[in-house]
Amino acid sequence: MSEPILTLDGLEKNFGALRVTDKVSLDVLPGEIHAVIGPNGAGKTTLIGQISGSLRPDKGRIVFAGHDVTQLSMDKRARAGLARSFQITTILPEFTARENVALAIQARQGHSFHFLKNVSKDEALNAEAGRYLTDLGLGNRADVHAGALSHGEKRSLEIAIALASEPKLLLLDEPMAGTGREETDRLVEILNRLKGRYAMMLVEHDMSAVFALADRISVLVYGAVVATGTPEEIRNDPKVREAYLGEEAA
Ligand SMILES: Nc1ncnc2c1ncn2[C@@H]1O[C@H](COP(=O)(O)OP(=O)(O)OP(=O)(O)O)[C@@H](O)[C@H]1O
Repeated sequence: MSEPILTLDGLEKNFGALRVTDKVSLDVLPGEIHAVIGPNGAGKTTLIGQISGSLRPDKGRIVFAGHDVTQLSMDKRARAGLARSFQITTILPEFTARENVALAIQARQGHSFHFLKNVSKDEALNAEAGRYLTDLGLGNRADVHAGALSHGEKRSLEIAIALASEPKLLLLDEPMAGTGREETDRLVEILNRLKGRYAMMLVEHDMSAVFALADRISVLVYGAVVATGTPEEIRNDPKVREAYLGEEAA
């Protein structure tokens, strides 16, 4: 079996007396979509914060691409190839979808924003940006201002921007939140097509999306992982049904 791209080893985080992350150990393999699910308040956002580096764990280790990154800043983790898809905040609405992705490619290449005015003239850059947009189903929306895209299209653009940094791992923090059924189905289809090319950790409330996408699912309850397994194993796990899915089915 190949080495995991991400390993969480005994992570703990407390807010005062509240244990929000309770000895969490799990890994993400190259090319795998590993979903983290759990009831409201189970600690998913806090866990994502610790992985991306916005929060420090009290205990435990985070190993990313073979290096201990537990004490590294968010910026350093991002440069090491850890991309977090923030909820739309990365998009510049006055720029076209293509320009948004082109800027991310430039950032990866080490250029800063003062090259902005050259973006529209660089054909190779535009072509590369176009490929990311096509991958995300936005090929025919490349020249639309990002601010004029639908909510679901913005979500897709945000993922295209994240992928343009060529990450080793993409953290997807509720990509389906606020999208309608049709847009969710479209995003699921797109992410399914990307499957195998990128390692992804997916935190998502939409269970049909999670079960359609994930290779493995970890279930958090009160900050602790109560089960990790294939969608089939998770669906049939009595602990999970009791703690979480059973509740929804009821
Ligand atoms: N900065 C903080 N200070 C104190 N308590 C916090 C803080 N951030 C989160 N919590 C608490 O930690 C627990 C876990 O919160 P978290 O947002 O990680 O859960 P979640 O699984 O992402 O929830 P949801 O599904 O509703 O987004 C909750 O009880 C929350 O109130």
